[in-house]
Amino acid sequence: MTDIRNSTAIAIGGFDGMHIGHQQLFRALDEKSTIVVIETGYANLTPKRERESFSHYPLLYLELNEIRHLNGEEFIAFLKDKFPKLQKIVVGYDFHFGKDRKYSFNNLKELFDNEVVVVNEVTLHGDSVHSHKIRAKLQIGDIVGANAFLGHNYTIKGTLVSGQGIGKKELVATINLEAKEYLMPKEGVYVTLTRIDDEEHFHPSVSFVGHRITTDGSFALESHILDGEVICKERATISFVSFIRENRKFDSLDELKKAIHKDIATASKELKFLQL
Ligand SMILES: Cc1cc2nc3c(=O)[nH]c(=O)nc-3n(C[C@H](O)[C@H](O)[C@H](O)COP(=O)(O)O)c2cc1C
Ligand SMILES: Nc1ncnc2c1ncn2[C@@H]1O[C@H](COP(=O)(O)OP(=O)(O)OP(=O)(O)O)[C@@H](O)[C@H]1O
Repeated sequence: MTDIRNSTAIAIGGFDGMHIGHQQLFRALDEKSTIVVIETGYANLTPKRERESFSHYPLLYLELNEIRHLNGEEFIAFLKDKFPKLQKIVVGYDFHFGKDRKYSFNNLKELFDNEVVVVNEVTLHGDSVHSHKIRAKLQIGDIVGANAFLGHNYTIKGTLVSGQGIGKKELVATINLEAKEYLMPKEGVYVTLTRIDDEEHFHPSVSFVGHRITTDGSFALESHILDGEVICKERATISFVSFIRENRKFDSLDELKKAIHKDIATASKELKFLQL
């Protein structure tokens, strides 16, 4: 196992989402490097240890409370203590630290006796890429925009829960999931890819996020697999591709069923197109 104390380079930040701005920092790292994650408690794009899925570098998690009181010198001393061989610190153009976020990369450059790499602002179509903007896009159902900022599909890992049991009998079979730590995209129906338990591949799927206002009104995150029957034992991963439509209250289960079949047709068409 890699001993992070041997790291010669580190990148520092919150890194929720591991988006294309964050990835630009990782490109400046060396072979023996660590990503230093400052945990604010708000990470909900890649909660807990999910950031690890998006980089091959080891991650060290620091609680914001552990470091927020440090001044510039103390912060550098803290880092040198964790990384005795440190030669390079990589941060972004808007990185701030310390009490009231009063220190910037300029202070790092003054105080660190080795290299400080400051990555320029990463933008997409003129728009600066940030985790809070990705959250805002997901909240309006702009999956395509969120995915472009992320550089990968927005992905939720959930644990299996039981549904109402109506799906399979009267509508279509779905895998119902619980994923409390994640930001839920806007309520509605999505083209998705779903991975079951520890399978290696993702199945084409259509997913519903929201309150089942046509039936029991409770919140659900559920996925219907398009390429055949599957058995899910414990967990599944939903990768969001695009938004199909808003959540709706239908007057009957029959009408909901018709709408679901239309959603299935839309998702099949889009995913087939993607597979070409
Ligand atoms: C593709 C798809 C679209 C859905 N759209 C809606 C909807 O617009 N409104 C709604 O109330 N429920 C919608 N649902 C959720 C159904 O109400 C839910 O699957 C049904 O209540 C069965 O739930 P169960 O799996 O817990 O048995 C949708 C489900 C799927 C799979
Ligand atoms: N668009 C970007 N271009 C260059 N560097 C970035 C960009 N976004 C973040 N960084 C850098 O990546 C590190 C992690 O930043 P942080 O976790 O605050 O990301 P963020 O996307 O700005 O989050 P938030 O939207 O919550 O402020 C910091 O060093 C930061 O300066």
